[in-house]
Amino acid sequence: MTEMIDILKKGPVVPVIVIDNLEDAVPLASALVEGGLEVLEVTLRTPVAIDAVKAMKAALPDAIIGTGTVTNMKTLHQSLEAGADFMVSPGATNSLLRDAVSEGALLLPGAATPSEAMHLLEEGFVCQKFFPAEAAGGVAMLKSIAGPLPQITFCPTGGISNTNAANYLALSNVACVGGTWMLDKNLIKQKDWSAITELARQAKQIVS
Ligand SMILES: O=C(O)C(=O)C[C@H](O)[C@H](O)COP(=O)(O)O
Repeated sequence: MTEMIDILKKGPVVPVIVIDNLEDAVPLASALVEGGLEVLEVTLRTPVAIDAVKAMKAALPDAIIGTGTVTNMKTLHQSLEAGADFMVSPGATNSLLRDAVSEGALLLPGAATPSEAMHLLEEGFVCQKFFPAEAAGGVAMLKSIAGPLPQITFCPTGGISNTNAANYLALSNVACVGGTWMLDKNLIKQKDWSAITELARQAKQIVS
């Protein structure tokens, strides 16, 4: 069975996608995969998001497609029905954590403090999203958490870009980073998919 850690390591840069137009879903995902980013997160913030996940899964069977903004059981179940490979939450509630476990869903719950991280650990979640990364203390905060809680692996997200991604990825407790910096809104509007592939390639280069 695939574990959350395997997905994070495969990233290790995860585009956090917001799909406004369903027709953009497959070309955008294909452009990112072509640029070397094969783990994608589609946020459930728009009405077409679930259909976008289904379309991406059908068109790109080898890509790992997850859902983001999974904040409750309803969106967790919608994600599972759509065939999402993993689910990401900006935070966590007890009911969401326990539902994920009982459904066998691969959930990456969010934490921003040592207490939140310890609570997730207690519920069995060793992989966590560190959100909002830059606002919550960034690299210095994660480095401090690695001292007492080295068993947690994080995917920091929020305020990450080409300029600071490498600093996060160099930390012992970081397996991947998430972000929107390679998803230039104007390029998506213009449907300039080759330019998106180039941005994905640049993002991938940070880690290679
Ligand atoms: O939708 C969610 O579930 C989130 O947690 C929010 C995302 O992680 C941020 O939108 C990342 O955005 P940037 O700071 O632009 O990289």
